[in-house]
Amino acid sequence: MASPFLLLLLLIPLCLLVLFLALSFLARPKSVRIPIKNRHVLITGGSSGIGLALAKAAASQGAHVSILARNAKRLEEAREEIKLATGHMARVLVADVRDPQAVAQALEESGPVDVLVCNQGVFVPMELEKQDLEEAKFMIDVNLMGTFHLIKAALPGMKSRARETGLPASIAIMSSQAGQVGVYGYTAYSASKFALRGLAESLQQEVIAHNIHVSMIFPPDTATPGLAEEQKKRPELTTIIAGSSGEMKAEDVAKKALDGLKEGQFIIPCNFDGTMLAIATAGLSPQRSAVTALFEVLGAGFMRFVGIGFQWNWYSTIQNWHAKR
Ligand SMILES: NC(=O)C1=CN([C@@H]2O[C@H](COP(=O)(O)OP(=O)(O)OC[C@H]3O[C@@H](n4cnc5c(N)ncnc54)[C@H](OP(=O)(O)O)[C@@H]3O)[C@@H](O)[C@H]2O)C=CC1
Ligand SMILES: CCCCCCCCCCCCCCCC(=O)[C@@H](N)CO
Repeated sequence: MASPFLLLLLLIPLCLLVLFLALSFLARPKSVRIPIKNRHVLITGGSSGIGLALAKAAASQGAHVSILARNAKRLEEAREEIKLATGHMARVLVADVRDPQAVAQALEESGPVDVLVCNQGVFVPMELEKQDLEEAKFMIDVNLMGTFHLIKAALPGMKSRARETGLPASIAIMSSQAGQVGVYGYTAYSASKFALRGLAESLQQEVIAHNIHVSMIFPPDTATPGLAEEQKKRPELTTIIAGSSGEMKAEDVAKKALDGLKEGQFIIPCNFDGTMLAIATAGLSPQRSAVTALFEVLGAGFMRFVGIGFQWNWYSTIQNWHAKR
């Protein structure tokens, strides 16, 4: 006769199995694989940092790559770099994402897109009280409105292309860990990145019937020319709090992003802290993977506890910082 203790021990894996089966049945949208070989991948901000690393990674996997940015000279240099690294001649598109006409024209020039990566972004950290409102508006315009302009311009072509080829298309949006949690010195930047999540969650429901799949990427601090610029003027507390998640290389972020995009992951974390953050902030976001869903369901309470611990640490740091002054 088995002891009640043994029976209880058997019950745990059984419960997990039932939960997993339920999640496999429930998880939506359904899982998908998005090929990029021989497909048109357009990457904004593709002349520098994460965007350039993404362009190289996509080109090396056989994608036809277009890169879009403002500065024509830097775009040409990036094109040379991509050619040297992969042998692929990327198409170069000059446009400011803040200008909807310029964006529409660039997309006309490039032809229909299979994978749109809205990666362009600007970040000027500063306490709200000290920050010029023009600077805050600049971040909202480039990071948020720019993404609206890109999607508006690309969507009709993406829809018909997905219909004609029968292949799933993708819209990937570059957020930041500062788009999952507020960080001292990032009032405007965080606002622009959090806003992208509302856009992405709603958009996914609108485009799913057209076989278009939305992804969001959430990198920590990443070594790029943009970060080097930012670090010159970043408040000390911003650096400390952002340092809670380790810095990454642009190539590693690009690899995570591309792998996640090809699997149709809605939320793409880039490092271990990012995975914890994704579980802690899962909310009501779409989830294709039953395995990740299981971690989210089981981890919710505990990750909230860890999150409270992080806030304790950050508020203590802020308090000590003020006490020193
Ligand atoms: N580096 C980091 O620590 C992190 C970055 N991110 C996000 O990743 C993305 C890329 O960052 P990163 O590689 O560091 O940035 P970089 O500053 O190195 O590169 C930014 C790219 O965006 C382009 N760009 C900027 N403004 C516009 C505009 N108005 N219209 C069109 N293109 C524009 C730039 O080209 P040009 O100036 O010629 O227009 C450049 O190609 C951003 O969205 C950023 O918020 C997220 C988390 C961490
Ligand atoms: C519950 C578990 C928590 C896990 C750890 C959480 C750590 C959060 C750190 C936030 C870092 C924000 C970096 C923003 C980088 C960025 O976007 C700028 N460099 C501008 O480009």
